[in-house]
Amino acid sequence: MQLEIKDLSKTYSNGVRALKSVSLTIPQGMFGLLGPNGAGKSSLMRTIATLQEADSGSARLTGLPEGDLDVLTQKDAVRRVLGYLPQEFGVYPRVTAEAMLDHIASLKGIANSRERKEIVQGLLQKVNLYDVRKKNLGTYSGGMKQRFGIAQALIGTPRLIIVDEPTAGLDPAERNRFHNLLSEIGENTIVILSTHIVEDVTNLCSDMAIICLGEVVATGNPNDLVKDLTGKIWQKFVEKTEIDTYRKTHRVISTQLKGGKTRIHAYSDVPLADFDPVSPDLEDLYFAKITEKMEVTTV
Ligand SMILES: Nc1ncnc2c1ncn2[C@@H]1O[C@H](COP(=O)(O)OP(=O)(O)OP(=O)(O)O)[C@@H](O)[C@H]1O
Repeated sequence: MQLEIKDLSKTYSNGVRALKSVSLTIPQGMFGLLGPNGAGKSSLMRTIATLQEADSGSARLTGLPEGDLDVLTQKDAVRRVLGYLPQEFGVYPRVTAEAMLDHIASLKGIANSRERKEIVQGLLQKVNLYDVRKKNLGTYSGGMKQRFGIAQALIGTPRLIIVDEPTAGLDPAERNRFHNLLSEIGENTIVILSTHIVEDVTNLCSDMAIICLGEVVATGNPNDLVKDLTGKIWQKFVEKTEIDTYRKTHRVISTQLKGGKTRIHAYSDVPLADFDPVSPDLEDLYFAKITEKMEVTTV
C-alpha cells in the first residue's frame, strides 16, 4: 500500500504558488512532512484529504485491499478510507467526547448503534480518554483535544491518516503521549505527519520529505539523509555581534544561543578554519536544505 503523488501543483487565486510540481511516494508507516511556515504542507495535506482541488498532477492510493484509488477524482471512496486531523481542529464545546464520536461514527456510515458503541468505547480507551468520556469537549486541555482528534480520525479503520501540525502548543508530557499513540497506529496504515518540529520526525518517522516554497527539497529515510551530510557540518561559538560577518563569508545554516554564547553551524564540503567538525543531525539536514533553497530563490 502506498500513496503516489506526481507533479501536483496549486496556485491560489491571489497568485501564491503553494505547490510546484510536488512528487512523492509515501509508503506504509509514519511519514514526516517537514517544512517552515508557508512551505505548502497544509495545501498538500488538504489536497490529499480531498478538501481542495489541485490545478494539475495526480495522487493515487495503490495496493489497497479495496483496489487502487485516484485521490483527486474518487473523493467519496477516498473519504471512506481516510482519517484526517486538521491543523485547526474545532470541537463542539458543549458535547461530550462520547456523544461526538458516536455522531461522527454514524456520519462515517456505521449504522448499527451497538457496533458504534463498541467502536467508540474502544477508541476512547485507546486514546486514554475513557475516564473523561462524559465531559464536554470544551473542558478538555489542548493535549486531550488532540487525542480526541486522533480518535475521530481512527473511526472506520482508515488506510490513510493525515495529521497536520499536531504537537504545537502541547506540553512535553502530552506530546509524548501523542507520539506514543501515533506510533502505535503507524504500522498497517499510511500516516502522514505534517510538522515544522524536526524532533517529532526524528522520534517517529521512518520516511520523510522536506518541502520549502512549494517544492520537495529532500526525501528519503531520515538516517540515510543525515548520513549524506557527514563531514559537511562545522561549528563555532561566537559573539552575537559577529554572526552577520560570518553569514557573509560562510554558509551559516543555523545559530543557537548556548550558555550566553551563540553556536553557529555552517555547511562546507571542506574543513573551515577555526571551526570544529560535528556529527550532523536531522536539524542540520533540515536547515541545510531550507537555507539552500531560500538562497537559490532569493539570488
Ligand atoms: N486559501 C488560500 N488562499 C491564498 N493563499 C493561501 C491559501 N492557503 C494558503 N495560502 C498560501 O500558500 C502558501 C502555503 O501555505 P500552507 O498553509 O500550505 O503552508 P504550510 O506549510 O502549511 O504553513 P503553516 O505551517 O504556516 O501552516 C502560503 O504562502 C500561504 O500564505
